[in-house]
Amino acid sequence: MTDGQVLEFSHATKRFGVLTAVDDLSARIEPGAVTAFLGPNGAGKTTSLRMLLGQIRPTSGTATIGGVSHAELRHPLRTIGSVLEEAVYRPRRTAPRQLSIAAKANGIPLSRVDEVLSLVGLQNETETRIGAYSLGMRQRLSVAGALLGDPGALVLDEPANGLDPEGIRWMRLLMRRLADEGRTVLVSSHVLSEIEQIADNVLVLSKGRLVYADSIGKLSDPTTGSVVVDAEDRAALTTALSEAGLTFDVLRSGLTVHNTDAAAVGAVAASAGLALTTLQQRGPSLEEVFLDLVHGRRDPLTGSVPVLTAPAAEETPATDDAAEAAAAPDADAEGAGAPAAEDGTPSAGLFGAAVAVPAVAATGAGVAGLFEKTGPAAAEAGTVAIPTTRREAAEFAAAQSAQGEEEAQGSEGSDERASVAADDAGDEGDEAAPAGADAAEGSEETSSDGVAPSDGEAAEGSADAEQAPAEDDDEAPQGDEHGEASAEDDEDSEAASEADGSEVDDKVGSETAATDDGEGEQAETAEEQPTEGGEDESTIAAGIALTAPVAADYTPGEPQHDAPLTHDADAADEAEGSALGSFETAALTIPAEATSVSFDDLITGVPSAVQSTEDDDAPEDAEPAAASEDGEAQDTADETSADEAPADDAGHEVDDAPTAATTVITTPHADDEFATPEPSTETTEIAGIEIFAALAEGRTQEIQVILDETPEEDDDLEDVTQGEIHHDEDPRAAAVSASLAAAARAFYTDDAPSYTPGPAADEQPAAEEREEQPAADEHAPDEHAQGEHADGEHAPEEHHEGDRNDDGQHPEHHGN
Ligand SMILES: Nc1ncnc2c1ncn2[C@@H]1O[C@H](COP(=O)(O)OP(=O)(O)OP(=O)(O)O)[C@@H](O)[C@H]1O
Repeated sequence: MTDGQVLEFSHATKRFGVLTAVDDLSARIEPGAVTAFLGPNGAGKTTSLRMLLGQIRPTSGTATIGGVSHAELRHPLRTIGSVLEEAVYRPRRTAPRQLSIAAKANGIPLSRVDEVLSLVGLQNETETRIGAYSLGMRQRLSVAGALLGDPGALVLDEPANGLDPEGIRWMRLLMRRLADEGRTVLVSSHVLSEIEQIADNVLVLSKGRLVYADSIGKLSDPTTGSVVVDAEDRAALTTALSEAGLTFDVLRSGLTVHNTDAAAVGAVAASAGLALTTLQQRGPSLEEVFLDLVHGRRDPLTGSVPVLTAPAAEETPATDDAAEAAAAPDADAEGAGAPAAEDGTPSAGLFGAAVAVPAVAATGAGVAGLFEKTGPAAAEAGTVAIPTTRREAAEFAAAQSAQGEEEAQGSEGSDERASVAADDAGDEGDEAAPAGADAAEGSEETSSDGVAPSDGEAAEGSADAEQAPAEDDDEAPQGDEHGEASAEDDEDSEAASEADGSEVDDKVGSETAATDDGEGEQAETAEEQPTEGGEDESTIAAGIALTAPVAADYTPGEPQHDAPLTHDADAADEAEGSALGSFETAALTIPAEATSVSFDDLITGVPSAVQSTEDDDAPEDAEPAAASEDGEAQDTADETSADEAPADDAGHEVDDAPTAATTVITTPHADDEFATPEPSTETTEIAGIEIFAALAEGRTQEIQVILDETPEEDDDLEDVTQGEIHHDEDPRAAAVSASLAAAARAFYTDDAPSYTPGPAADEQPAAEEREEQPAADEHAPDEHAQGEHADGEHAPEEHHEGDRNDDGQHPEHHGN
């Protein structure tokens, strides 16, 4: 195990366009403890973790691991492991193979694979393909990937997701154990009851700002809680409590006295001569505290319910959202809600023995400035009103908040947020293009981070990051920047270079090194196209879902992990491996009237008249719909989720799809007097260019283009350990794809095609037959003679009929 690392945010700010997702976050997370990262949806937790893990760069400030940025780590996976969002896996792989690839890519001994599988309880699932794993099993696998390098720090984003109660308990114990071993454990979660049980320290984010950072014990300081008290003479007790100025609720089980402690209540009872039957101190639940914090009802420094000012609330709606709407000059940036106070000081953010609250506003304005109405100013104004009960305080604060929201309507809220999203999406695209230009400006960050010079993020490193343009080419080019990232299809070679450290050195190395070996160029590409390629590849190589690509239509507020990562990753593979990847996942139903469908439509997009019958997101690994005789395979494909291959009853993937390319046309038989009004279900298997001929003649009612790969060869660990990585793509499918495309091109273009569906030269139609064809090939008679299949395949007769362009001429044929 590497030493536990201090994780530190220092004034880390991240903006996505006009949205400030994380605002001046300063916190230090110590080893040997479990630190919980809490906050409501959209608070900025994941964004913070992504900054820490080098997936996105802070707009300003830093996020470091052991004092260095993630990009500077020589052995990232051996220093910090992470589970962020839902992992992306190739469903056909087994866990050992997945982990072995990651291990090889990171110079980690393969023996570690079995260790971590046992650690996460998957030692008996080594034969099961990941596609058949449950969500909880995949989550365990992600943890295994995070632990693969035996890192000194772990970052877990919602690790309890998908786990059953036993799994949650297991996760809790695991985190405890890892912290007790001296590792740094940072875990974000919504499951407050879980956090309450395992966390030593807590960070609470609200609207991008830190509102609490301290030990969990302090958070639930019993003196900020309540006391349950009862006496035989309850009436006398209530009188005594009221006279003492204490507030309480009367419950069936006794009285709950608020904002005090048992000693004070006991003293009141004693002075009234009452014998108590119950006296019990109750601290606030974490949930109560959490809600108070994120709604600004609790002073994050003292932990106490804040003093609120009723009149001032009307005059200066400076709490919560209202305050943000009223006070934020760049309201756009705070559209999602950042507090108004801007003292520029860092928030309290140090834990444990190293606690040192830096320069928090002495007025008690609080970590995030959420308590402007507390403190001396408010008191001097004589407007302080102490809520008599916690509930009152909460209700009052809620009323303030509601009032503020009313006032803020029109200038803030969901509509604006939506427009922010739209702007942001636009920014993402706009910003990507000038990446190189930005890089050319240079910056200190470029050198300090050791990032490839072509990185468009360089401009962000300028001292005055506040003024930096909204940068959203923020996705760090993982694939190129980080040594662990390697393209799936080049796993071995990448792993080899990783193992000898050369890649790592390049990563950390100078700009020159990166440029010389071409890394720089790749990094630039990745920067400009953050949704593609390298990042996902690195994700897969590391066995961890590192990031979700930012789609062009990304809408802030929508969980980013909803992005079809599997699809994107696989699509990237497709793009690499086949120019016609789109065919391989498409099953199209083309209505009869869609005779004008063009080749381009078919290749590059689905025309409006064409309805997709299959999930467009279906990845390469999902079995394409198979129009088998009984039609069952189509159903299977429909039922199969985008990232899951068909599975048998035992949950194992089934390789029962057709093994050859199949093209099926259903013809309506409109001229048949016996034809029923319903289209015939009779199918005819045709191939190649015939499908396009049928389209042109309007006799096609339904076309399914189905290409499939043969069942993958065994894809197991043995192959990996022997250094043999099977190519996931069946060359036959690719070849058929290419043939189809060539045939289509031949049909739809006047230019000479490159595909020759005709028979071999010695089996060509007689010369006289060719000559009978009007004006056919008048300028390329010889080419017929050359036009032969490599395999000597006969061209079907139908081909000659259909293989005409609009002028009634045969397109030219070229031999391959
Ligand atoms: N790549 C991005 N582009 C634009 N906006 C983003 C991006 N990533 C996150 N955001 C926005 O930043 C804000 C913080 O999001 P983040 O995912 O960090 O919150 P979170 O606290 O992790 O939320 P949750 O608990 O729901 O996961 C949200 O408003 C979100 O919409």
